[in-house]
Amino acid sequence: MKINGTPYRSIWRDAASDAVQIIDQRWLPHELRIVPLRNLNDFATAIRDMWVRGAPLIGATAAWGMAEEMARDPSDTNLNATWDVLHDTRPTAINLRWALDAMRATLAPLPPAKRADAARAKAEAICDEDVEINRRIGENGLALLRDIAARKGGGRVNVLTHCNAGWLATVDWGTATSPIYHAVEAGIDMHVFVDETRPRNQGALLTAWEMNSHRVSHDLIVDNAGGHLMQHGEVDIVIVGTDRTTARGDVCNKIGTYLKALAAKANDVPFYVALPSPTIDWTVRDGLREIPIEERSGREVTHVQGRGPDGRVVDVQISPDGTGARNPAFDVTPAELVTGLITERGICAATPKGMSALFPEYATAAQ
Ligand SMILES: CSC[C@H]1O[C@H](OP(=O)(O)O)[C@H](O)[C@@H]1O
Repeated sequence: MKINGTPYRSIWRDAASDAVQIIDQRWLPHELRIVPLRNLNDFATAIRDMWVRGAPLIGATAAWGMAEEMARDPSDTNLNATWDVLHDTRPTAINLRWALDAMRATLAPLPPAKRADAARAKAEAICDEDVEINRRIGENGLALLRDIAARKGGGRVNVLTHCNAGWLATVDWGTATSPIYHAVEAGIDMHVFVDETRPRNQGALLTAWEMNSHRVSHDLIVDNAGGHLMQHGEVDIVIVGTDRTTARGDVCNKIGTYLKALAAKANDVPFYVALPSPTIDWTVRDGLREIPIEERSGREVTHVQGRGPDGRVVDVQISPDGTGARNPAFDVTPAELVTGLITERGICAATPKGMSALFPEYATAAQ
């Protein structure tokens, strides 16, 4: 996507610096910091400490981390050790394991001398595939938004989204935001309610920044306002991302998604999940019992980051000294609360039958 007219991806290999570069998302929206990742510790830290975040982008970053390691030491031992280090950075987004498995499947059969070039090519291919998948999700989701606009006689389509499933959560386009970007480009009158998404505020810091950058009409709202807006008919559709969706259609996503799905169900608001196929975990059926939920530091709850009066980005404590905090980073929305899944192959019901119709190669897993 563009930043002040210049096209960007969220991660790329820069020939001039001979390094992988990322947008360090910890400083947005107040500062655009582009930093190189030069060694395995850089890549692992960038994922674990959320310099980059978002399921597809986490996978892409791990793929580049593997590629950089293969250029340093292409041995079997290092291939497997790198897989372990990067896999252990964050537990929930399945794209991390998907990308690492794709890299190892490409590299393991090769003689070590051929692995560095093959790894870079595969990492680049994973990034390019993500961009194309998300573009198609945008095209498929656009049809939903067109239908709503038509039903409203060309009136404004109001979308609520949670967290950041934007281009910053992927290599480009985003997942939940891709239909929105496509709709704006198609001339549909769009408005987005952006959940701030406590405690890391990916909505307030990142999605709002994306909407501003692309001149998409939007309002930032507190997480607790979504149900009220739905009760008053102000939300036409909810579109969220996912970090892992099971073979049965249970959707794991940022904490608070489940509550939005409950409010949508109670108010007959369509609740859709933008779902790139690498985010489907076909080995898991019961999301509530089988998906590991990342528990992050309580400090993310007791402190909040923002721009101080002097323009510097600072952390401030919002709770009393000595107050502890729980910080589950994700929750699971049962499939029965999901209206549909917007994938790169089309839109389907969040059911084994719906998913296997679009992904027949996984039909047995989806039974
Ligand atoms: C397109 S996946 C985005 C997904 O990832 C986010 O989690 P995090 O920011 O902790 O990596 C959130 O769950 C988004 O929906």
